[in-house]
Amino acid sequence: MSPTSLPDTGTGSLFQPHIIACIVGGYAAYLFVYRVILYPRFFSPLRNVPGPPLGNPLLGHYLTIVQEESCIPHRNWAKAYGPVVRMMGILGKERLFFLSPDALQQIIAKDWLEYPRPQFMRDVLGLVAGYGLLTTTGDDHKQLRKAMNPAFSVQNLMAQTDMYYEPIEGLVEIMKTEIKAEAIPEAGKVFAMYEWMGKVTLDIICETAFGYKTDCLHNPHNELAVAFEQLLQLQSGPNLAKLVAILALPGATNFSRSEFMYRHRWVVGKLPVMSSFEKLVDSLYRIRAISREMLRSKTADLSVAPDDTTTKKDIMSLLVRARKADLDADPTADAMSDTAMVDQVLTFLAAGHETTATGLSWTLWLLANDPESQRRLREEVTPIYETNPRPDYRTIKSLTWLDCVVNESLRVLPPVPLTLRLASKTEYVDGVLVPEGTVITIPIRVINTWKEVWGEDAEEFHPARWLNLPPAYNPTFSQFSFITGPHGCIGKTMAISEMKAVLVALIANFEFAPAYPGQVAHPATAITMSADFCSSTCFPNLLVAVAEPEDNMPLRVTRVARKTPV
Ligand code: HEM
Repeated sequence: MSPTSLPDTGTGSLFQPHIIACIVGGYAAYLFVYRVILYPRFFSPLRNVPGPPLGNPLLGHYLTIVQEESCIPHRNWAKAYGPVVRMMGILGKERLFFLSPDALQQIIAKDWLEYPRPQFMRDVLGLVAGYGLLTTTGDDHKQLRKAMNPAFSVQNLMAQTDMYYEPIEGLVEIMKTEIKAEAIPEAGKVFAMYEWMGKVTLDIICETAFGYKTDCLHNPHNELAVAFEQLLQLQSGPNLAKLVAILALPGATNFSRSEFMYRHRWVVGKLPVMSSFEKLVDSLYRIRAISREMLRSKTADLSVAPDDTTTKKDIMSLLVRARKADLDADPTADAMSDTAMVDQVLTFLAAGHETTATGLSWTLWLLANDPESQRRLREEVTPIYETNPRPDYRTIKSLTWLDCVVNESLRVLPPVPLTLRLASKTEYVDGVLVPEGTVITIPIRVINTWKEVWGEDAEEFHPARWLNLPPAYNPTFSQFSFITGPHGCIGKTMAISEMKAVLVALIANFEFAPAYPGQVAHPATAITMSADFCSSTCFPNLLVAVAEPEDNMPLRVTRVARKTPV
């Protein structure tokens, strides 16, 4: 027999393309059938945890979650299945949520190091909001938080309160002027309140974080405001979905921050699918460039204005001063770099602007639909405003009904309705063995409106309930809008006093009503960050949603007849 006619022994033939394709395909099919169909149904340790039927094998409950109003599916599931619920993510990935204070305490506070924010969430947050408190964990986070805490001390907030008033007065004047220009001024005017709340809170946060006057209330073309606006527009559904898919590529988040990427962004933008990526790179570059310039001028300023009582109280100035003090004491100290400092301030800008604007818009909406609560608030704030249209921190804090209104609004319609954590080790939570790698949803809106705590009217807006709290109320876990623990919102006190200062001026000057009869408002599922880990691949999924009003919240605003002009 010639060598060419030897029978095939089989070893070489395994590497033929069609056999390789069969093996790979077979393995993929096995993985698919096992991971997506069999595992969650028959093998998962979570298979007996109550929850809705497993749903679509490919998408799980993803579509239900993103198509409905934020956190409403979770609320319905909690009503049907109780305080521990299993849901399905994409491709058979299981998710859990817990409502009991003990479980939340374990995940968010006691064992917080074992339940960090998922990595992809941190990557995207880092890109958009800077690598700072939102992205670090463990010792790095502890150190950073320690460095940032003085900027959010009550003492500093008291000093900052005055910075709110220029933008607030600007807003009041604009609204008065526009109402006056109407054909029938007495009938008032419809304002897109979310848009105006966005402007006033951007002006305030830029002033308090950077000591920088954007004045986007009067100047919508301000460079920082325009760049920020562009960045926010990218957070809407289709744009975000594209961005998440692009940013999920390995190295994409770092690459998009690079000078090379900025210079060549127009090339990338030529691809239709990449246009939002080009805008992202562009707006981030511009925001960072402005921030660096501000830092540079502040660092130069320090040499001439070192005295704490006369110097600026904005967060960046505080950080620059703290760094200088550290370096003066020990020139070899490991001080924060310029890039790190810019990142911290950007974090505050990103985390503090839209959230506060959303909280204010929902409060005005709820008051517009509850004329009696609005009247009572006006009765409380008007004498304060007439005595001093710039009330200080303590005066604002002492207003009881205002406190009830703000607490109740943030409870019923929390600006951040949910967030996520990842179990980094297998551990029991509330009697459930949670496997390592499970994504845990923290459904803030469900926790805030849990009937077991708040009673049958838990989902309704009744500010008076804060005057007589229910017996099951837990001060840490029953109103979870800022969560708690080491990752709890560092800007909580600032956000509340800012909201209150804006409300005092608005309610003392104007009456708010729905824009048209039968108006219904929907919190959009405006996904701020989105992704889920599935083995080594990322899939779009819900991470942190800011529940902003879908339609910019039109409200009819009329002037309040005033006895004493202010
Ligand atoms: C009504 C307004 C606000 C609401 C409802 C809110 C809510 C939240 C929530 C729920 C978290 C936790 C997110 C998570 O762990 O996944 C958080 C974290 C954070 N917030 Fe706020 N926030 C508001 C305003 C602000 C303001 C004004 C600032 C700063 C100026 C701010 C800065 C931050 C920062 C830096 C974090 C990360 C904290 C950490 O991980 O150490 N927030 N916020």
